[in-house]
Amino acid sequence: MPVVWMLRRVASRLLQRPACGCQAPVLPSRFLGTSPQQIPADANFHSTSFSEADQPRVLITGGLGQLGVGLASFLRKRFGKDNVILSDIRKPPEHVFLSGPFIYSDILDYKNLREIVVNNRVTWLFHYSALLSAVGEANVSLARAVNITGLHNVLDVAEEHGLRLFVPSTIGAFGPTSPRNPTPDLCIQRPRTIYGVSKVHAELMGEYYYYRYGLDFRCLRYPGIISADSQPGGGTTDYAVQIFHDAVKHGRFECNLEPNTRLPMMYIDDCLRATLEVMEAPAESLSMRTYNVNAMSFTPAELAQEVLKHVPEFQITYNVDPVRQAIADSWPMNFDDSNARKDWGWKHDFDLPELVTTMLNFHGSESRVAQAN
Ligand SMILES: NC(=O)C1=CN([C@@H]2O[C@H](COP(=O)(O)OP(=O)(O)OC[C@H]3O[C@@H](n4cnc5c(N)ncnc54)[C@H](O)[C@@H]3O)[C@@H](O)[C@H]2O)C=CC1
Ligand SMILES: CC(=O)[C@H](N)C(=O)O
Repeated sequence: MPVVWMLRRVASRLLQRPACGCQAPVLPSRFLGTSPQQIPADANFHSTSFSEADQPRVLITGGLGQLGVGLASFLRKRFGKDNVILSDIRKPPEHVFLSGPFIYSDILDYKNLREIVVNNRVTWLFHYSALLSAVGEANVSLARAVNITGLHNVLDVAEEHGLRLFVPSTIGAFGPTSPRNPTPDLCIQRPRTIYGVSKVHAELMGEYYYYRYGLDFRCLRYPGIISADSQPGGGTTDYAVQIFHDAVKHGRFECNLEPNTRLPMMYIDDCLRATLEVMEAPAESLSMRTYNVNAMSFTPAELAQEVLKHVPEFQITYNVDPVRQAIADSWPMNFDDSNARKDWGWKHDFDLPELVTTMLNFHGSESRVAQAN
């Protein structure tokens, strides 16, 4: 067989079936000229398919925040410890470092991100790096860089290497002119925080890459997430995490939002399960690429009332932070997630009483352990 012919055959095979075995060749968007390849909206989009022996290779960016460590542990149970790489720009605590692969990754460093994806044969990316609502307002230029420039890097790397990409959005992607009770998936989105603006940008860019280049982009708008064993990173809903800690430790809590501020919330186990479920949903079941997900809505007063049932001496006082209050007053009060429930079967497990019991049990047992030591 002539060598040239053989080489041509190999080359054409490689072009038809990239190493990940998952995607029709599409010229990387970074290198597209003025008339790039158009992909019709109803095209058969590449999704990374995998068998038992061929699990997705996962990278989590910004993984040392409130949600990333829990996500890594959840995904490792499903896909195997070594198939899930946690990354961040911070140094991991020892128990996290020892629990599975960890790597330094600054999402503002495009080459570094690409190198990690290539060297580790990553196929799924969960993009968690962000500055949240309150810290974003305190440092707008950094929030703009991390939340917007960082997202551009992630989108390009994901598109170039045929990754399935999850980017979380938030109730903060809505604003004072959105319907607030309830807030549907599709409505006016004019947020007034840099966080919200960057998340609307992420939703739109992700969907644009999906329609334009076939990027398998999936996005959930999370409500405020409540976790027991990780600290929130500077958001407006943080009070709903801190209250449990303070109730158990001190029997009292000073809240930085007004007592009647109603916001959508979710326990972390539901959040992580929703994230995996939407990532595993067959592409044809997704009528949209960005979904609201919700579990419950409550005010600080209602949460305090529920805590009181377990901690009879509990007292709540209010010292309102005007920045956080203004943000909360512009966010949804109730979140309509009927499309997620209809399309891919979303169903939450934790409502308010179950959340409070779970959180207090966790902190109660933690403090008993601390006292015993
Ligand atoms: N926690 C919540 O209640 C909600 C979170 N979300 C979203 O979920 C994602 C994760 O949230 P959290 O874990 O709560 O955030 P977090 O603020 O706790 O953690 C964010 C992480 O990003 C990292 N980071 C910052 N700059 C970076 C950079 N240049 N390169 C790489 N990493 C960088 C930080 O070191 C930090 O560990 C975020 O995108 C957030 O917007 C959405 C709605 C609610
Ligand atoms: C709801 C969120 O996105 C976050 N927890 C914040 O309060 O900024």
